[in-house]
Amino acid sequence: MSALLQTRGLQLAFGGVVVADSIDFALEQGERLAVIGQNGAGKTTFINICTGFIRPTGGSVYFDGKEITRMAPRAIVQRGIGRSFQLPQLFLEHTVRDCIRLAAAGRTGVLRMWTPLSRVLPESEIERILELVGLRQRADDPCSLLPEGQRKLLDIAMALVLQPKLLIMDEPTSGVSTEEKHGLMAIIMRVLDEQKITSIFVEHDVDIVTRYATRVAAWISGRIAADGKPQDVLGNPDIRRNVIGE
Ligand SMILES: Nc1ncnc2c1ncn2[C@@H]1O[C@H](COP(=O)(O)OP(=O)(O)OP(=O)(O)O)[C@@H](O)[C@H]1O
Repeated sequence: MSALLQTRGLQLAFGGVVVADSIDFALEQGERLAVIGQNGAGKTTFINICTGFIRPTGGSVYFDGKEITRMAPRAIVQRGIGRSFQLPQLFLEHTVRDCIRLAAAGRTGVLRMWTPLSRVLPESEIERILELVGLRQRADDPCSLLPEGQRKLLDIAMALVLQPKLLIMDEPTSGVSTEEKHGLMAIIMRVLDEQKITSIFVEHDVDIVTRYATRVAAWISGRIAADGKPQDVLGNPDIRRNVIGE
């Protein structure tokens, strides 16, 4: 079977600091990959390259059998890669419902000055997406009122509007209390299982990685230093010392 997402020889440096160092990587359909690494290791840069936010100086990215290396973020979203952000990208002055509409408008490019926002996505579809992530009761609240965990869920719901095959989440539990993290991840993983969406998530919390990942890739200085089963990568003494910081 060919990989869902594949990179070959990705290369990028910022001001002489190498942040992607010949990254060869492949993700199969159905995997739940946790990406771990110290601050500045290049995890978000890797996501940004795969989603078209940054162009690498060398190498290629393939998704679902097609090269996407130099495509714009919107074109990549339309091919089936959704993403959520470390800081949720919400329209804070709008309601939860309108955020879903605005996400659909932005990702499809259908919104024109003369298109009412209410026509962008059928109401039933908005309700379905909000129900999936447990935010239906908050549909008409301004999203500025949501606590951080629900903001993370809304950001993910916004990524679901185009029914992605792959969802890449940058630190879905950051800013959320330790007690709430597992509840949040349980909701996210249930949705991804139900919708049959393959996932990559960047995560610093080893408990969360152990509980929810089927595979772990550890980044050090723009390289994948270890990649495999969670127990193997998390049990590797080099990774425990240099990535987990023990
Ligand atoms: N647009 C940019 N211009 C210059 N340097 C950048 C840019 N984006 C990231 N960097 C630098 O590249 C390095 C890798 O950043 P990146 O955000 O990919 O790390 P990370 O592993 O995601 O870290 P964190 O866990 O802190 O989010 C860091 O030193 C960062 O300061």
